[in-house]
Amino acid sequence: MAEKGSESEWVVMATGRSPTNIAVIKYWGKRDEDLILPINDSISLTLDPLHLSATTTAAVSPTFSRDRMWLNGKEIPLSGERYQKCLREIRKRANEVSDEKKRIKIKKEDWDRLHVHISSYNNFPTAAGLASSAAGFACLVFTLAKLMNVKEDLGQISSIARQGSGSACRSLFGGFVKWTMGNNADGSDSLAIQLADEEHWTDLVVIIAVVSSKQKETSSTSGMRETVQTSALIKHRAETVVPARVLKMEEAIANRDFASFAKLACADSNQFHAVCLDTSPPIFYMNDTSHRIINLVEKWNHSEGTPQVAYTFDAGPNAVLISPNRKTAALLMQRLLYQFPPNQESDLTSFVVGDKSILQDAGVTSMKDIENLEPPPEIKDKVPHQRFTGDVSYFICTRVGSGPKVLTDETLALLDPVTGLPK
Ligand SMILES: Nc1ncnc2c1ncn2[C@@H]1O[C@H](COP(=O)(O)OP(=O)(O)OP(=O)(O)O)[C@@H](O)[C@H]1O
Ligand SMILES: C[C@@](O)(CCOP(=O)(O)OP(=O)(O)O)CC(=O)O
Repeated sequence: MAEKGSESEWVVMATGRSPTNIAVIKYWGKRDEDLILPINDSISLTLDPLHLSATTTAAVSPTFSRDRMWLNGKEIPLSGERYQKCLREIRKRANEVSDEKKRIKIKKEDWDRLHVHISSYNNFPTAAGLASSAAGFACLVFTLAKLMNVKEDLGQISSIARQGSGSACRSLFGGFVKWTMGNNADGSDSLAIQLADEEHWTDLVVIIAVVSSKQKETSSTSGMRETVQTSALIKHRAETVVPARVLKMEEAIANRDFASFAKLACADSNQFHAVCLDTSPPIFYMNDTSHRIINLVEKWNHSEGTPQVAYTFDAGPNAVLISPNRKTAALLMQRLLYQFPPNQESDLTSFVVGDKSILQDAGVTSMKDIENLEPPPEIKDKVPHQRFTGDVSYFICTRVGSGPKVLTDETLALLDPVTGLPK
């Protein structure tokens, strides 16, 4: 067993931070529910962890009597199969850990007997359609792998995160990421690979319109199961449409070809929602506000004759809007604020969060500026044009960002280094 001289009351910890991601070619449907193996490849953008990320501290100590986890300060059960799988797979790959200064040595075989405490915090709303599960499971697996000195590469680690939540595997890398569905029955080749890092296409600006922060009615897990069981269109999507789109999307990303990128992303989001509608009973993830956002973008793109903005929607009503540069992002922000102004009681600081400099570029520095916005030219002469006050809860301005990182600053740890309990 691990030793520290004659004492046994030590705690060893690791802290990591992992980003969330947004798919531009969607994962929807599993060929193996147990191992979480998808029916098609998918491609995502990793979002800047500064604005959307999970931070997780994992600790081990001989004084811990069982595995425990806290999420956003509240203890949650670790008994769920997905947590258990991640813990089991990481433990299997654990190696010796020694800290000579602290005179601690944990042997490889000790990990089967030692228990862990895990505390995680999301810097954005959990279970609100902003992919907290992706950031969360990526961070859990990444941080446990650091704590247990796992030597496997990030691709292999991603295939463990995949078993927590499919989309989580794509959060193990920054930039532009592909989850290759793989062929092996054991899922060993169903993992994430980085297509390009976060420095590849730095002009892109991402604006998320948070339409509703309520929990959704149909989880992704059960939604995609029902689609696979009942949709007549999903097979065609997975076998014919997506493989061709994945190749084109890889090319668009490699060439920083925004027009092609935007067309593919919008088409794939719409097809994903079409197969949801083709499910029996049909699944509606978007709402009227989502549809109005699509209209706003489509009208603008059409009037310019070339895509100004791409939109994509996951299993919920929130819109993720991607602009090719800051100038277009500012014009988009004006359009969004014109059509979806905040409620009277909101303030600008909490209505637009993240990279607020986009607001300045849009010439908006006060609530009065939002009131005074002119309708955009493409809708100006078309009556009636309405403003939908309060229909968007808030906006998050962000960008493509980096992959998981170890946080070495001990003050950022979420567990107390002496007790191993949440701070
Ligand atoms: N930081 C975290 N660490 C570990 N698990 C997490 C973390 N954050 C979220 N989860 C897990 O993910 C679940 C939420 O996943 P869910 O799919 O319902 O929402 P979401 O991922 O935020 O939204 P969506 O999948 O629609 O984008 C939580 O109940 C919890 O089990
Ligand atoms: C619409 C999506 O966001 C679906 C994500 O599904 P999850 O990864 O949440 O599902 P499970 O694997 O069952 O946990 C599209 C995507 O992220 O590719």
